[in-house]
Amino acid sequence: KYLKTSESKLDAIPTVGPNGLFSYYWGAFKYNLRAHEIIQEGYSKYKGKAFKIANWSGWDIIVSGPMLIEDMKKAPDGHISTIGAVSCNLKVDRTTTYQVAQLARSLDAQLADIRDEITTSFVDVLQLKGNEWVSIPAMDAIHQIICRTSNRALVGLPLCRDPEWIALNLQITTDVIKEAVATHLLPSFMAPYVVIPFMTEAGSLGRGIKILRPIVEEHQRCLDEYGSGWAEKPNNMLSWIMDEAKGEERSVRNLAIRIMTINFTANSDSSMVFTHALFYLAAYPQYINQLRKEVETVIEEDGWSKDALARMHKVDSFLKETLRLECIGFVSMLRKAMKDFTFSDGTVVPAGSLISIASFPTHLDNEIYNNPNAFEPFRFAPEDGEGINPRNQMTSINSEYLPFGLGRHACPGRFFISNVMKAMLAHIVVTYDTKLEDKGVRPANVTYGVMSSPNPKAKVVFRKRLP
Ligand code: HEM
Repeated sequence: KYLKTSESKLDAIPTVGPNGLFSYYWGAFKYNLRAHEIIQEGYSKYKGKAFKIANWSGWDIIVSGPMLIEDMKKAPDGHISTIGAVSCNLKVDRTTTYQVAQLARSLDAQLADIRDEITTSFVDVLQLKGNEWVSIPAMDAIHQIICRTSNRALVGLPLCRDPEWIALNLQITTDVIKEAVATHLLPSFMAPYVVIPFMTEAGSLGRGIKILRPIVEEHQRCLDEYGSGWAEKPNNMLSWIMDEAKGEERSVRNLAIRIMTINFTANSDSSMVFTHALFYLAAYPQYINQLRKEVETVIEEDGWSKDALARMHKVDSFLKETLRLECIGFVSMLRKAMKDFTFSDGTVVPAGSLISIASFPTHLDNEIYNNPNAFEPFRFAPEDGEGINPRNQMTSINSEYLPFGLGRHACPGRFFISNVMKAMLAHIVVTYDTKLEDKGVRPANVTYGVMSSPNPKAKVVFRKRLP
């Protein structure tokens, strides 16, 4: 009876693609090969409403438009929940979210360290000699630089430069992506045979515990001896977590899980987004002089400070435009209905369904953005000074700009990472010349189901900028 009721509620939601008993699986197969096209078709036909697409584990319900997005934003967690949004193996809880938000609040104090890590990691990773052009696998290089830089804020020196710690955290990102690809591309009954739990004591978690143990034990010894305010106390996330940890939360195992989970959330999307930005920078050399001019003027007046980064409107806009055009997923705000959920237009989504919003088609909607398919890097920083409006900044989200989600689960790391990415782009434009290896053509993205990544093999050619 329950199945019948939920089926009839689903029947009321229009379908994009096949709907029959057997054609359903053909639809799921096609969806995982051509998710972007199929979601776009649904958006064009049912903009502002809900539609459904066959997927391996059931129907994917996709909504769009300010009203339905607002409903999702306002719905309590007990009603539609964020389950599995990160990974089956890594879960983000409220404490993690709170600690991530603290990163941005401490940015002023940490900015000199972050800038130091950016400059040293570019030197170490690019390995340029003299003024030679050198071809660099972009995504690998950016992943390493972002991982080192975020770890400077998460665990500080010397661990953020420890090759074993960095390799471990890079590996976790790859493991989660493999897991996500397997879960998206395979029917759900096959996924458990392919997805290998990596956060075990015999696997990555064990390695993390081994590396963190001496640091945690020494920190705990100082906390016990001097209390929470000793003079040399490190100012990084591990230290803040240990200040507040109680009972079992103080175990090395628990701390390792927390720091490694934050590492994954901090590094995965950011590396992909910044690699996209680098591809744009190399593919559109006509914009580099305007970026250089802005960075050089601001740095001359303010030095490398948080205020200086706030004044880099063109740099901000360049990254915001990258995020508009290069969503990591074609949909965002993935949720599971814990009980039947009724949208304001009367659409009822039965309990157990997966719901998300059509973020990518929204970003390409010509009723929202002029010339939406074009990369216009200064779209959000017009010459008339409009760019100074905080609502134009990349961290400012609304139902038309969704790369960080919306509502209580919107990305809490965006305030931190926007500054890191701005400092990285500013550093690149004043320090290097860049170009694309392959006749200047921007490398095509690689897609897996509803996810999209910059081409992981493509190279960008760097040389030290001539004085
Ligand atoms: C450009 C880089 C990033 C992008 C595009 C991004 C995007 C997102 C998106 C789309 C969500 C889900 C929002 C939702 O479901 O409503 C999310 C959640 C989250 N992100 Fe980010 N993120 C980025 C960087 C970061 C960084 C650097 C951190 C940590 C330092 C971080 C920490 C988190 C956490 C903890 C959540 C879960 C929030 C919750 O469930 O309440 N993210 N992010």
